[in-house]
Amino acid sequence: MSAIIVKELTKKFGEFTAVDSVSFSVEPGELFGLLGPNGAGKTTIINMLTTLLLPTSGEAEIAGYGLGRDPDSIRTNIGIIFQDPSLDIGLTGRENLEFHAMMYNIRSNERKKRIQEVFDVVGLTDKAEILVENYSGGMKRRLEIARGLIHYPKVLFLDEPTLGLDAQTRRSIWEYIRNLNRNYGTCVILTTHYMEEADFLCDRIAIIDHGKIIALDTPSGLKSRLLGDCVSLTIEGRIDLIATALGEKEWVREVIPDGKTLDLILSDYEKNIPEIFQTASNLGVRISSINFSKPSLEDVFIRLTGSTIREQEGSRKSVRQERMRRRMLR
Ligand SMILES: Nc1ncnc2c1ncn2[C@@H]1O[C@H](COP(=O)(O)OP(=O)(O)OP(=O)(O)O)[C@@H](O)[C@H]1O
Repeated sequence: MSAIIVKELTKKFGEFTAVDSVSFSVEPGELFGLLGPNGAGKTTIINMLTTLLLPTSGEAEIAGYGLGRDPDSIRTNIGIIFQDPSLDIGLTGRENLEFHAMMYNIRSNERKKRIQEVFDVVGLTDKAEILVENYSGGMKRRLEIARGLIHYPKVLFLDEPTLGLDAQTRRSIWEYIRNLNRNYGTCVILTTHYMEEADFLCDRIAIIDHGKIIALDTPSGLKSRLLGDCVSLTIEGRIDLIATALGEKEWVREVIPDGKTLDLILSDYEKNIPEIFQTASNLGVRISSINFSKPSLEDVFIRLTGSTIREQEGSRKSVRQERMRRRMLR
């Protein structure tokens, strides 16, 4: 049985369609990522699947329970870690977990055992008695993850688990998420707009843009199915001439000029490199440097949407402002 089945899920806010007929399924034990720029619709999908928001149309089943039919059973079988911190900073780490475990009616003896267990998973055992207001950002995030695990959820939802954390802390959170997925076999659905995060953590990734899934596959499947090799040339001379000439070669799939740099996506890099130099020489254009790289998820995103995830986010600044306004109104 799949942990999650989503069929044509749609959410409209007035005339605006935030989630547009999204369908996917996630297997038990899978680490599944929803990747997309700010405002793509990731949080809205999570909010619907966690029963916090009613869909406009479509269906979903979470841990075997139908959305809209059995919200209480869904809630007892999932864990949620929101973007906005929701810990009580006036309590210690242990008190936060105690309180949460009591809300799930976990008995005293069992509670002690589980709290110790989840503290171990996130590496906070020695900080259990400290007030949360004295925790660092990364420690708070880890405590939230521990809290989300206390009732042994079948599915754990993580909305932007490392948002705003520094690179080192982000790495350590990634390790904890991986460990809990391995040790507990918990199915994890996470949203992120960090490409590296999705690439590192996820078994499969759905790339979301403007409320739609525009691609869904394993990280390596996405990269190899959509792209060839990436070659970046620094050009001295008429970049437009060489861009046009190389664009006509049947082994070149994409040509992306950017200032003095020309990025090529092509098949069979080793075989075709001499022809790149020959073409440049024929046109009187000098190639001053050449770099070869494996395709990244960022390249996949550019290929699919025509811009980088950051550019998309930039063009959706108003979305962020709207989100902040909504948060302030909460
Ligand atoms: N309650 C609401 N009322 C009106 N519009 C909303 C509401 N909630 C979300 N939206 C809009 O729906 C779209 C998707 O928002 P959502 O928060 O799901 O995006 P996201 O991909 O999670 O972005 P982020 O990475 O910033 O969390 C945005 O345009 C947002 O402004």
